Amino acid sequence: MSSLRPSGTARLVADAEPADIAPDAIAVIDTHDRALSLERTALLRALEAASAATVGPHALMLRAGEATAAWLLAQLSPAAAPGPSIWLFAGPGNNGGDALCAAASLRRQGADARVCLPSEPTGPVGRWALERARAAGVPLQTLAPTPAQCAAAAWLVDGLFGIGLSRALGEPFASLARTLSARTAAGARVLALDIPSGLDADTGTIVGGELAVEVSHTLTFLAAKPGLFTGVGRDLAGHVALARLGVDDARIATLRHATAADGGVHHAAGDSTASDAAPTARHEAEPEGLPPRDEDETGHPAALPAALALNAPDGFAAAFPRRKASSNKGTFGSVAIIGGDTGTCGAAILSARAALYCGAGRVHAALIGQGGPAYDPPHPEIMMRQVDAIALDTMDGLTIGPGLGKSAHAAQVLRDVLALALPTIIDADALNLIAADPDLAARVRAQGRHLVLTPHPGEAARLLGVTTRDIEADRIDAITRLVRTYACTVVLKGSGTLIAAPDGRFAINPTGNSGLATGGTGDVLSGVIGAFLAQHLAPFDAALAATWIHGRAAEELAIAGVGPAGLTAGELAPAMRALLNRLLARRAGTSTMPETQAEE
Ligand SMILES: NC(=O)C1=CN([C@@H]2O[C@H](COP(=O)(O)OP(=O)(O)OC[C@H]3O[C@@H](n4cnc5c(N)ncnc54)[C@H](O)[C@@H]3O)[C@@H](O)[C@H]2O)[C@@H](O)CC1
Ligand SMILES: Nc1ncnc2c1ncn2[C@@H]1O[C@H](COP(=O)(O)OP(=O)(O)O)[C@@H](O)[C@H]1O
Ligand SMILES: [K+]
Repeated sequence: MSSLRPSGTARLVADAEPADIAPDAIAVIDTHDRALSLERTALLRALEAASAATVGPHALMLRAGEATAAWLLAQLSPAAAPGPSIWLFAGPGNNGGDALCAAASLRRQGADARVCLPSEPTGPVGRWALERARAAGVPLQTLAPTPAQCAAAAWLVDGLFGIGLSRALGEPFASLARTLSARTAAGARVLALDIPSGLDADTGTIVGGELAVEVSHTLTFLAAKPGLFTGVGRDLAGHVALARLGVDDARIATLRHATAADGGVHHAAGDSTASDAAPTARHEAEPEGLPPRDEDETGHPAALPAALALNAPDGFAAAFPRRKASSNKGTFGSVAIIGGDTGTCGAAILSARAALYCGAGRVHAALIGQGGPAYDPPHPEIMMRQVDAIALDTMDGLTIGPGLGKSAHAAQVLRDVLALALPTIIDADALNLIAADPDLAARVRAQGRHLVLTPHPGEAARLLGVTTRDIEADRIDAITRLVRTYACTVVLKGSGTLIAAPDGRFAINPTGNSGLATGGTGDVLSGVIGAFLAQHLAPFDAALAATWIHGRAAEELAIAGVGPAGLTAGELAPAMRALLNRLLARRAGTSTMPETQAEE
């Protein structure tokens, strides 16, 4: 086993000691059901620079280390004595510095913290952290712990790379990354510091496309990051907690303003401190067919989202109409689900049932095809007719797309619907029709403020004339382009569904699971958005509420054993109804549910 010799180059900094740290600077909050803001690398870099100028360059790293140590100690059973080991894997940059500070703190507090540090820290703050670890008596080694040591550890900690990773993980870090992921897959507890190494914090993709660490928990610093909640980020990051390190929202808001004014956040990301100045994998992998990232199809700079946030009930619950005793069915609006070509009327029925369960006053199924059923036997409440027999102009909200098909008749109905200028959600084949017809696309743009588009990545690719891979390579960039191109609220579906509006509001939905990866769940979502539009929610609010409730319903069903395997789309509607009513009761202060259920 080799060891690292003291370098003698670093010096302990007397004005940055744990005793100086206020408790709120190392407090950790859970990200569950909080409408937290999501910040990208350029802003985090600006924050780092601003903090370095005020509290000194070591203070944030020290806080990150103390927050990590406190969090880990809180997870360990106090009965376990002598404490089982905690192995921290430290990389060459400041993420490794965080791990070294955490190890020093753990050791000082009596825990058996050990560090694997394959190479010396490259920067002065990292070297300072190494000295702290040595001074605290932390055992350090360049080699990986043995499989037996890994298996015996209470926690493994991924402090290899954070937001400074500038190219694909190579050796020796790649092997360490595989070791950490294998332990996670085996059910061990593995904590990523800031982000799982290899994950792109801005996009939720893997830097270089191949290898990233998969962990059970992530403790992220300063602010939550979009890449933790969309794309492959959700799978890699596990349960995410946040340590703000004493930086408050007001400071972030001021910097966000300055960073945006400085030319947007995407391009400056990732490489500002990389001494080797390698281009980031994101920049190398610029997809063919898309205009350059900072321009849209018209050559204008792509408007980047003004404010990203996690989607949570606090952001939308107040938008629902009150259910007063004096309500009548007109109060909660009429919605028509337009679709159901011959052979695909099941999609329209699923969508209509979901609208019924989510509170619309009257639900119509407006079928395109011939020979459909006269009514839905389990739900005769749904008024089912040929589309031409329904007065669509009397509706409060419309859903068009489920099972619609791409016939000339379908295209004409879509054209007529757009002419009504009613609140409308456009899904499935209606999106494919728009992608194929510039005239329809122009009509969408003209009506944008009333509309919600709900593409899955394949439909999004058709709408932008690119490939599905291009969409998934940077989902935030893709939805930004969709919103600019079609001037309406867009829901880009998938794990970590994105919701964005033309005014710059932008959310990532953290609910949902693989149970939703089954036919018909998109039809359910479109029906519920239609129902919420009919209840007079604005398009963005309707999209936020529907995606959150849809995903949480799938999670609750999975807990009850109804999924993720074998969850059927039709089972979502009653679960969504229960969730909606809990939200409404909580808002009205009339909840009689047990606290654990009522506290969404
Ligand atoms: N941004 C902030 O304000 C804070 C940052 N902190 C930590 O610092 C991290 C960022 O630190 P750094 O900018 O040093 O970045 P990282 O620690 O992520 O690593 C960057 C270092 O690794 C090298 N590198 C990049 N890609 C590599 C690869 N594939 N193989 C080998 N070497 C590679 C770079 O040249 C650089 O030396 C954050 O993620 C966080 O953990 C914390 O200390 C708290 C505050
Ligand atoms: N792995 C997953 N995790 C979370 N949500 C998912 C996952 N897979 C699919 N979904 C969600 O399920 C729905 C599927 O919609 P869509 O692809 O249009 O299906 P369909 O056309 O069969 O109705 C979307 O809301 C999507 O976000
Ligand atoms: K990490």
